[in-house]
Amino acid sequence: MGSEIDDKKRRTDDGHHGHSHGYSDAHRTRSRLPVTVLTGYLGAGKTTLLNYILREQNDKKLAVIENEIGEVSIDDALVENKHQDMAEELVLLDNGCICCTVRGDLIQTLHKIGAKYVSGGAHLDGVLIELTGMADPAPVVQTFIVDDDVKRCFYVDNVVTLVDAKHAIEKLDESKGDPEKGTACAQIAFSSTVLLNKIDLVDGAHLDKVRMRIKELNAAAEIIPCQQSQAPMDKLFNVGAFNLEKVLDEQYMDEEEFRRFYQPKMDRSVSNVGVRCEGAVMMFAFQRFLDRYLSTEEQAKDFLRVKAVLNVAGSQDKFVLQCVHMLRNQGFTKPWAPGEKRENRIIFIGRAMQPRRQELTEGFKACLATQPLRFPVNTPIFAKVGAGDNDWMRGVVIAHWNECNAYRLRLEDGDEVHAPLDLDFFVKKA
Ligand SMILES: Nc1nc2c(ncn2[C@@H]2O[C@H](COP(=O)(O)OP(=O)(O)OP(=O)(O)O)[C@@H](O)[C@H]2O)c(=O)[nH]1
Repeated sequence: MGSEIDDKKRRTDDGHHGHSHGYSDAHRTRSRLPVTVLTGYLGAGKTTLLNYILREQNDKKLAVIENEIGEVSIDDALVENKHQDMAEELVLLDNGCICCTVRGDLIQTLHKIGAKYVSGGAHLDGVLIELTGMADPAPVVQTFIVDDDVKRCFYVDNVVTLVDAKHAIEKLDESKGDPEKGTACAQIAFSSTVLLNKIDLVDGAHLDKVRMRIKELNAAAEIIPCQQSQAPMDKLFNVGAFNLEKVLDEQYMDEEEFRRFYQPKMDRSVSNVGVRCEGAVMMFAFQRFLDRYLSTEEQAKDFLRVKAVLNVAGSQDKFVLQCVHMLRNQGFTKPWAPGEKRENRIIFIGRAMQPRRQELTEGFKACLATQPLRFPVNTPIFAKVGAGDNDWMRGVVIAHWNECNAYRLRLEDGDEVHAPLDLDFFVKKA
């Protein structure tokens, strides 16, 4: 690795490969549409940023190209006030990764946008492209210098890389010096702006370490510490921040080499397992299922990202889960629409997911309420009220699936309690 870089540097220093200045020349960018590329590792905050930009820039007309990969598509349901409503155009490329398999689709999409808005005269202020967490942004940048039609209509205005302050060092350590796992490094190396996000999760000393690691990879990018991906708009959009020459310089590469020989850094050890099924999820069982994988740092190491939209027994609202390793963000969002299929969708993204496919699929399905509850309302029961063998109290069932618990029970002393699952462990026949 080191010698390859040294060799490239030597050739650059010798002047055998001069840089082309054409692409980054400001005068050529004026009549073209600015493109902001949003990149960053899984769960770093890209979608949060996309929504933020769209909210803040609501006086602008922006086209959004979103790339999602995974056996089960979830992102469309993940965010409240979904940005579809706000974007002028939204194109989802979900057939593979934009930096390799669907690069042709990206070019086609850009041609269409170019034809409609640039040549066709309709108004558009810019394009936002959100990459998947596993994508290397370099091939996307390449598209804007290699394809003549694309080049005529668009220019890369800013490559914004989201970095998760809590998990970045671990990701960069894994990524360093390994071309197969080089994604996290490439995302920073190719950026013009780095949003050092999630600063609420780390202390100042840790933040300084992450900042140093970013600088080692890219001394030219501006680093902006932030929370919830919120950075000043004048640093993000329509700023003319991206300069290919500078980026390539940092990597001892010249444009010709970049155009012709750049190999995308794809972390092929990351895969995903998705489950899609109908039925009502028992909340208590589901949380215990997640605990099996996400309750310690060690267990959660392989689980880079878990996302789900679920139909939970006892609720009329969608339940949305977003995890980045151990960190769980979850809660009920909006109600299921009348007539909408209440389908559960969950995706596990990480390392060694394939050997866990059966276990994850069966484990998730075991959280579904497949049997009717044993005790009708008003049935007298014994409820478990403590940890001891004899800690049972008489009571009566007063409701089913109450606050996501199987039963609400009224005890003989007048108190009311929940039995989370319909098991003899919690509630039994009187
Ligand atoms: N604590 C904390 N959480 C944040 C912050 N910014 C975003 N998040 C949460 O991090 C999770 C991932 O955020 P997303 O914006 O979906 O990340 P992403 O990069 O789009 O994720 P992928 O598309 O799966 O790669 C969500 O649960 C966010 O609410 C932050 O500043 N602090």
